[in-house]
Amino acid sequence: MAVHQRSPSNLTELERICKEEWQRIPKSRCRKLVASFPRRLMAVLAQKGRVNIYHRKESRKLKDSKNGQPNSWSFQLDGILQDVSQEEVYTQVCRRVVQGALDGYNGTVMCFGQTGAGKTYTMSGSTKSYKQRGIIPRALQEVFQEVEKRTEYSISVHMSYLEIYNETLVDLLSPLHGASHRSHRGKLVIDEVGREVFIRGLSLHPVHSEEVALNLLFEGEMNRIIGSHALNRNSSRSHCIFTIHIESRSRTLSAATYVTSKLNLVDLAGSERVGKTGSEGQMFKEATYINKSLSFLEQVILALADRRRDHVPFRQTKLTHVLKDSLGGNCNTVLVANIYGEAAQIEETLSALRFAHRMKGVKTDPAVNKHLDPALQIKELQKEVQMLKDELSIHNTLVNRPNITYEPLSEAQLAEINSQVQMYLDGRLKEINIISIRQVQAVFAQFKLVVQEQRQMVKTQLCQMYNLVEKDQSANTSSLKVLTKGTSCK
Ligand SMILES: Nc1ncnc2c1ncn2[C@@H]1O[C@H](COP(=O)(O)OP(=O)(O)OP(=O)(O)O)[C@@H](O)[C@H]1O
Repeated sequence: MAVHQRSPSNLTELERICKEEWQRIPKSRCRKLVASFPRRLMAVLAQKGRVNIYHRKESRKLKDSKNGQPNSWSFQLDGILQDVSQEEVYTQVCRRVVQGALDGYNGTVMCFGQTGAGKTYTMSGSTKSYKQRGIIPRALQEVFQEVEKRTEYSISVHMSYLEIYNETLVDLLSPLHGASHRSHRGKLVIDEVGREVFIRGLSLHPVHSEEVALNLLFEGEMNRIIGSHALNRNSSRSHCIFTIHIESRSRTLSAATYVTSKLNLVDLAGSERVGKTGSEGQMFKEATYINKSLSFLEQVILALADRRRDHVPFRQTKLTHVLKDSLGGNCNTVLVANIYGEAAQIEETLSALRFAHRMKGVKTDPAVNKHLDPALQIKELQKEVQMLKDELSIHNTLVNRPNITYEPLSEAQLAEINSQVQMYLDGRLKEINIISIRQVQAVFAQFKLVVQEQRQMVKTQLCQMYNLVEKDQSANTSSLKVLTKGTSCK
């Protein structure tokens, strides 16, 4: 869990204001004063992963609000990203997850927060400069750098880009171009196999270079639905999940075992108060869907964090169903809560921080996704058998037994063995010359056959005798009921 806060325009000036305004904040607690915002009403201070928020204006909506007194809230998180470069954000939030994905662990990085708080900026970045590129292009760059570095592995990379717009799944990289990919609705279905969630019908694109991957990413970004409102001129009206699918096979160890992983980079739509954003008509409808799905997401997180709950309502909305394995399953998951530092947004900021704090209580269970390819395994075993046969044949040549073969015995060889066994049993042959395991098995099989034939012969003879005695008996009335114990003529 990390918090990413938008930078104030003039930090030095704001720091000064903050220092003047917040005399009451105990200085020992403020290791670093990181931000303060206009109208001198709120300060956000970071201290070793703890976000402290101070707010002086009384508000009926805020709990613990006292007239003219600063209210304070404190949240312990795993990291705080304030006034840092996009590179630093990537390093702190995503690098470990990308490295894990290359080793076979599923990963999810997810941006959550109020509309306009900087989720898309964190995830995709700004096109204004290369330095401002976000987590997704940097993750792609790292994946392809690792593919180059890890020469002992054959790594294949695929990409998919899913949008959830008003509870409809849309393929942002659908081969159907233009508006027609939206009319292709209903074709995408959420499927579950074991603990894994798949989107049936979502196009999967093989990518061999960073350049191709970035082109596809931009194509998908162009297809996203964007709207404009009071808090954000380019507001995402949907949840977007960009997924990098990785498959890695060792070139040196067995190729029959391989690892796979999914790296989900999620830009959630922002929660919004329509009173603040002024959304109307279609935008109002979109805001309703967005807020509803985010509230279901919060319910799922609450249920996951509560160990006494045995039912988690993943299926209530498409968003939580799609993210099922990222939230409570086999996955390294990092949530970035994007917050404003402005007093006017304090309620939404507190709500995002509460969500982040709850998310800290959710335990996931990451494990390497190892698979076995049966066709390749058979091929490998065949190769090994051939190698062992070759070794045996060298060994036999060295010990002067060149004629031994280890192939299944032919009809002629089997007939020869049968005749040898017969001769051995008749006493015409002193011993049978054994040279291979297959021959030992054939000799035993022949012995077994002979024993079975003899048993059958004895039985038949006894039955014949029994029948004779019975006839005789009925003539003489003397009785002989049982001839041989366990022998039945029926
Ligand atoms: N840390 C930052 N540094 C510079 N600019 C930022 C930062 N965060 C956000 N911005 C800018 O603020 C504006 C809004 O950000 P963004 O679109 O990322 O918000 P959002 O949380 O994705 O909003 P929505 O939920 O409405 O889509 C954008 O113009 C973006 O470039």
